Amino acid sequence: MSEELIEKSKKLAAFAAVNENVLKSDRIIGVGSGSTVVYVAERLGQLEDKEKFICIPTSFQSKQLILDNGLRLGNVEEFDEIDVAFDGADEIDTNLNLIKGGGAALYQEKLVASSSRKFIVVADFRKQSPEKLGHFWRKGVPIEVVPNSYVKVLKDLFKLGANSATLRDAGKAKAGPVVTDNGNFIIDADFGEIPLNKVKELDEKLIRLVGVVETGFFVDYAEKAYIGNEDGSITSLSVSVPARL
Ligand SMILES: O=C[C@H](O)[C@H](O)[C@H](O)COP(=O)(O)O
Repeated sequence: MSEELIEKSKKLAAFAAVNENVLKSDRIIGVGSGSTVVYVAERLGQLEDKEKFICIPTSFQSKQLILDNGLRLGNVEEFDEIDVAFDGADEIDTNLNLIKGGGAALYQEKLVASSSRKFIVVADFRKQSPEKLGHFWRKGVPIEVVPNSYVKVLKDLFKLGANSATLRDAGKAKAGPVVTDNGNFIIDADFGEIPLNKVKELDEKLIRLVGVVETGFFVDYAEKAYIGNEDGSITSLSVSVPARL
C-alpha cells in the first residue's frame, strides 16, 4: 500500500469534509489531531473568509497546524460552543463510533468534540471497519490515565476482560512512557472485535475505573465521516447523534 495513495486519500477526505460542512455562519472551528487533520487545516487556511474563523486546538500539534496555516488560535475555555469540529480516527465502525487516541490526543479531542454542534470525521481507507471496532485497529483502545493509577488500571482492565493492556512506551523518542499534553499516561487495552451494540457498555465500564481520565471510544459523537478511497473516490457516511449543545 503506497504512502502516496494513503496521503492522497486523506487529503481527498479532508478537503471534501471542509468544503461541505463549513457554513457561511460557522465561525468557531474545532481542529483535531493527527496526520489527516493536517489537510483540514490546510483547506481551512485556503478559504477566502478564513480571517473570521477562531480555531480551537485539540493538542499542541493541533495548535501548530492552526498557526502554520495562518488561522486564528482560540481556546476551549473561552469558546466552549464550537460550530463544527473536524478530526481523524484510528477506526470507524458502521455506526460511526470511533477508536481515537493513536496519537495520545484523545482527551482534548473529546473535550472539543463534546463542545461542538457538529463533529465530522476524516480518514483514509484503512480506517473504515467492515463492521466492528477492533477489526483493523489491533493496538487496543487508548485510555488516558492519571500517572500514579496505571498499575491499578492495568489490573482492572484485565478483570474487565482485556486480552492485553499495556502502558504506552515512548520508544526512541523518550525513555519511559508517553506523557500526554495533559501530563497523563496512555494505556492501550485490547478487547478484540467489539460488537456494535457493546461499544457504549464497554466504554461506560472503562470510564468508571478510578484513575481513568478519558477513553478513546467516541460513542455517538460523529454525525458524518468522510473516507478517502484507494480509487480516488470519497465515501461519505452519516448517522443521527444526540444533540450536544
Ligand atoms: O490521538 C490522535 C487522534 O485520535 C487522531 O485523530 C487519530 O489517531 C487519527 O490519526 P491519523 O489521522 O494520523 O490517522
